[in-house]
Amino acid sequence: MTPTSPSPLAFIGGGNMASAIIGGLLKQGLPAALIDVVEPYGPQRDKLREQFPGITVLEAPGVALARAGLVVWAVKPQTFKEAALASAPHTARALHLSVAAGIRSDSMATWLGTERIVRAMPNTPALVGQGMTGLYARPGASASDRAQVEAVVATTGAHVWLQRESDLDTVTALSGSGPAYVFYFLEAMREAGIHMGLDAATAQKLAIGTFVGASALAAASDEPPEVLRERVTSKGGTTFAALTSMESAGIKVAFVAAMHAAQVRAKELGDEFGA
Ligand SMILES: NC(=O)C1=CN([C@@H]2O[C@H](COP(=O)(O)OP(=O)(O)OC[C@H]3O[C@@H](n4cnc5c(N)ncnc54)[C@H](O)[C@@H]3O)[C@@H](O)[C@H]2O)C=CC1
Ligand SMILES: O=C(O)[C@@H]1CCC=N1
Repeated sequence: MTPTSPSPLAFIGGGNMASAIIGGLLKQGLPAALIDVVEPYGPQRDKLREQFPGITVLEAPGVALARAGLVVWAVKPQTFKEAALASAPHTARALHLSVAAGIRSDSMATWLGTERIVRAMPNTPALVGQGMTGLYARPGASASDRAQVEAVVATTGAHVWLQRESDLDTVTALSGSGPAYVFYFLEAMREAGIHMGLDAATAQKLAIGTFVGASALAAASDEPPEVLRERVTSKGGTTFAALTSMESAGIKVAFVAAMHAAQVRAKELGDEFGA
C-alpha cells in the first residue's frame, strides 16, 4: 500500500504517537476518510476530530474496524491486552503494526489470532517528519506487508529494519526514549546559560540551535562524532575544560547506565504486560 492507496487504516489508541503518524499520512495525501481511530477518552476524541477533520473517531472497537487493511496499535503497553482482546474479533484479516514499547509479537499473535505482525519503535520527532523508527517483522508478515508498513512509516521520517525482535528493546532505549535525553540536555544547557547571566529565551535559542546545528553537521559528515568533538576541543581551551569536568563527574558512564535501564524496562514491560 502506498499512502494514497484506497486501503483503510485503523488506529487503536489516538494519543501522541498515533497523532504523529496520522499527521504524516494526511500530509502525504492519504484521504482522511480512510482513517478510523478507536479512542476511549472523550477529550482526546474531540482533539483528534479538531486536529484531523474527516477521520472517523470511535469510542470503542466495533464492526467498523473490519474494513481496515492495516491496524496500528498505539496504546500503552499496560492497556494493550485489554484493547487487543476487544478489537481482535473485528481485525482478523488485517496486517497489524504495533508501536508499543516492550509488547512482543508472540503476545500480539496470541491475542490477535494472526501472524501478520510488524513491530515498530518510532520517536516523537515523527511529529515534524524527522522520526527515526526501528522495525521488526514477524516471519508471518509477507514482503508486501513489510512494504505496506514502510510506506506508512516513511511519512514520519527514516527507519531501520532489525533481524532480531529483542533489538527493539535497545532501539527503544536509544532512539525511542532518546528525544527525552536531548530535551534533558537542552534544559541543562538553558539552566546553565541562565545561571551565567543570559535571559531564558536567549539561552534556550542558543541551546536548541546548537543541537540542530551539531546534529546536521554529524549527519552530513563522513567522520564519527568523536572526530567532530575533537575538532571543537582546542588544547587547553574552554571545551577541554568542560569535557574534563563531565568526565570527572562520570557523565558518560551514567548516561550508558541510564540507557541500559531503559532497555531493561522495555523487556520488563513485555514480561509484565505480555501474554
Ligand atoms: N511517546 C513516545 O515518545 C513513544 C511512545 N511509544 C509507544 O506508543 C504507545 C502509545 O504512546 P503515546 O502515544 O505516547 O501514549 P498516549 O497516552 O498519548 O496515547 C495512548 C492512547 O490510548 C488510549 N487508550 C487507552 N486505553 C485504550 C483502549 N483500551 N483502546 C484504545 N485506546 C486506548 C488513551 O486514551 C490514549 O489517548 C505506547 O505503547 C508507547 O510505548 C513508542 C515510541 C515513542
Ligand atoms: O517511555 C516510554 O515507555 C515510551 C517508549 C519510548 C518512548 N516513550
